[in-house]
Amino acid sequence: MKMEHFLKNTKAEESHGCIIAQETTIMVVAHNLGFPRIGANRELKKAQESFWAGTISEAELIEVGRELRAKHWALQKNAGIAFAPVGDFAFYDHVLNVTALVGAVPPRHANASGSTADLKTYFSMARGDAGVPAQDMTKWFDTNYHYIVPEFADTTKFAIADESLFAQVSEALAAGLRPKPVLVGPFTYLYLGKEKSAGFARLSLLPALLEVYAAILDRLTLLGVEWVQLDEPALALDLTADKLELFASAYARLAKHGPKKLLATYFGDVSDHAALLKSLPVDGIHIDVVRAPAQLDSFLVDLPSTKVLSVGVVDGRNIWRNDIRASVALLQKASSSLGERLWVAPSCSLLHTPVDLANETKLDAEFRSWLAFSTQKLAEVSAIATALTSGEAAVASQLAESDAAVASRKSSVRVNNPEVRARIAQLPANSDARQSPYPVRAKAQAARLQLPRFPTTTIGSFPQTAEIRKARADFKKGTIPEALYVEKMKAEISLVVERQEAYGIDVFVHGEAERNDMVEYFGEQLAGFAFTENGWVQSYGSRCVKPPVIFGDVSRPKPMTVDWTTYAQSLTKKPMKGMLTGPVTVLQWSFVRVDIPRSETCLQLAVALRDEVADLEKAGIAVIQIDEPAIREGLPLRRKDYDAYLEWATRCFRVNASPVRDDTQIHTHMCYSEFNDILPAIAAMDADVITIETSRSDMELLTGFGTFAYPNDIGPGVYDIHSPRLPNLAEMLQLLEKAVAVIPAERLWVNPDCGLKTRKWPETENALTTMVAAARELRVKYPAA
Ligand SMILES: CN1c2c(nc(N)[nH]c2=O)NC[C@@H]1CNc1ccc(C(=O)N[C@@H](CCC(=O)N[C@@H](CCC(=O)N[C@@H](CCC(=O)O)C(=O)O)C(=O)O)C(=O)O)cc1
Ligand SMILES: N[C@@H](CCS)C(=O)O
Ligand SMILES: [Zn+2]
Repeated sequence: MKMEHFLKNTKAEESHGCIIAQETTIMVVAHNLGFPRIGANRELKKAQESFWAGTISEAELIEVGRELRAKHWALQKNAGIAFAPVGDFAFYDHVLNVTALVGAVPPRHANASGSTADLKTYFSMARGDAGVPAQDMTKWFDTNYHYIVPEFADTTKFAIADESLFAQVSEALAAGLRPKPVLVGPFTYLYLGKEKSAGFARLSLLPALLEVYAAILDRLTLLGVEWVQLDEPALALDLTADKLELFASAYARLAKHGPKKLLATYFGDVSDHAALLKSLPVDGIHIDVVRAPAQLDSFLVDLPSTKVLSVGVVDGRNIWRNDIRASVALLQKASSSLGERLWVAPSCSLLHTPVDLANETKLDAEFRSWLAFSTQKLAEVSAIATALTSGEAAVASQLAESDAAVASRKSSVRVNNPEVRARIAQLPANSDARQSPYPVRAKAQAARLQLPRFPTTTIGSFPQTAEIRKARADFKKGTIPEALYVEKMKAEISLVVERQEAYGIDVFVHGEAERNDMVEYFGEQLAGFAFTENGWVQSYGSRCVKPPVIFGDVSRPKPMTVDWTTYAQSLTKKPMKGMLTGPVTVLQWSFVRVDIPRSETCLQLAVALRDEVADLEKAGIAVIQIDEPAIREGLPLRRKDYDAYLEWATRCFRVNASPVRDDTQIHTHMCYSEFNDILPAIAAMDADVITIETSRSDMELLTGFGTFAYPNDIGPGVYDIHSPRLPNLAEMLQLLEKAVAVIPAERLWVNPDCGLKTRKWPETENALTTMVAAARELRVKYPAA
């Protein structure tokens, strides 16, 4: 240990003229904002789905939850993490947990007792139940995690309605741990909700909500909790002065209640609010210095001596190993000035990274050395805190490993591909434009495709049955040969084609049976990508994804979808849509390299996918869909950054989509998001047809498309594929009438909200038959001129 550092981090006492150093009296704290709840082997997913299927009891599900919490707390304690986060566990979603806790249950889900403690009410809010629609689900900021949107009305009343949080605090205390409850803060909770009654602003409910938060905090004090973490990521968004005032008033109201409060911000730069945050009656502030490193100084200056500063220096959104030497250097000044008031943490909850790298058995040693999953990130946080407390020598081996990984990644020949760089540099200037404008293309496509008015189509995937998944798992394990796997997938494609013929669909899809996931499937076939065996991350409820890792320059070694698509086309005379995932979505749903700008990686993806589009056209495919559901999610959190992002994102889409003739029809598809604030950019993508999710919002989302006069064809979803609930003909017709009111009939398509992969066949059959019937009625009511 360097003497200089040692003295800086110890309290020196003078005794009889000698300086006696008392080691470890000043310790930088290592803590965590939240741990993934799914379990290293997706135990939670399996238990949830078994419970919903009726094969395990509620008690068994609850027991799985208890075991996971105990395991995750022990893991964090053993890694040297100071507190046990409580409240990061959820049987569906942590925002829904707050809804249950504060009793904000929409009347349609309320039970007689008014309590939300029962899982039936909880899951009814999340998934709908017996004809009662679920609450909306939307993206958690710019992540691929979806939360259940709280619903507020002028009649909403709050009261503590669920004991789970308190019970879990007791659970942690009984295990000898120091629980730190983690709750979405009151401002963010209201901000992320939606209004269900007219002429009312949800933030007007803040005073009433704060009464309940105050009561919750008091209960936590009574239980002996030292610290509570209140997450306010909404601070990373654009907030007007009156909103900030409300935010400040909320914390003033809570000042006298509860344990010490750590106010956690993440996902962006909150330095504009530094003075405000430092003045609040809270005991600590967490900032994300992975996303916004420059904000550290704003918080170090004049931080009141009563407050701790928690610095999120380990990336909670990506899987790259931390450069521990750089992190320690970044925090050295903070450590010297704050001592034990400095807390080290991941940038945000670890919800967004896989559980444990130890579960990967197939990664080569070099690549593996570049990675850290949640479990490894805890060790990194701990090592950084130890280095700051006791000097770098105390973590010599972790430092050496981290140094070696940083050096190996920088110099690896696997990362840079000169051919890819040259192709991008030579991309012709017109590669981002179709040959003719939409009206000309529309005529050419109408002549080629001969579609009826209100053409029906689906979004791509058909039910991914247990048999399909088993076949893929067997093929991956090597227990069935490739030929048999291909045969099984072809049989599935042929079944899907047959059924679409029977339903009377106009533009067919092959069903995506061969795809494990719409992004991972392409990642597995593109160069520059790596993929994991078990790197699961929760997307919503029990649904998980395994984001591929983009570590180097991206290229396409060979066609990826052409064989499956042409096989499907060979089975029918109806047009078969080629089905691709677009560059922005592949980027957004992968773990992305950080050594070059995201826009550059996106363009590499666009060029690789462009070649696939050209090959599909060459193979005779007349309609190609390029899914971009994540284009809205990738939007920066601050408006000032929108234009730059939308400029490169839409260009990448056009580069992908534009190598084709006028009579080849390009579709795109978007879901899960509010699109109205990016309509000009959606129009700039210049897809011939866009299919979008609208049914959950009762076509509300479509109004913007009408007002903006979106110029090309639109297919607003009429079937909410996220819910087991089936809409009847009258409901579909009502939705379509709303669409006809804002979009000219000749430009309307009829389709579900999104792919059908999560649905079962009987529901699919019922919904699509009804959908075709609805389109046929409209054709009669609004015949072509
Ligand atoms: C459209 N959405 C997507 C998002 N992100 C993506 N990357 N992909 C998306 O499609 N974001 C927004 C939305 C909503 N999100 C989702 C996310 C996930 C699902 C979903 O259905 N996930 C499946 C897992 C899909 C998958 O990768 N399957 C693999 C592995 C299957 C598996 O679990 N195998 C078993 C063995 C099976 C056996 O032997 O029988 C195992 O490994 O243990 C595959 O099919 O090969 C999920 O189940 O969570 C939907 C919407
Ligand atoms: N083609 C994909 C889009 C999902 S957003 C599917 O149908 O599943
Ligand atoms: Zn979708």
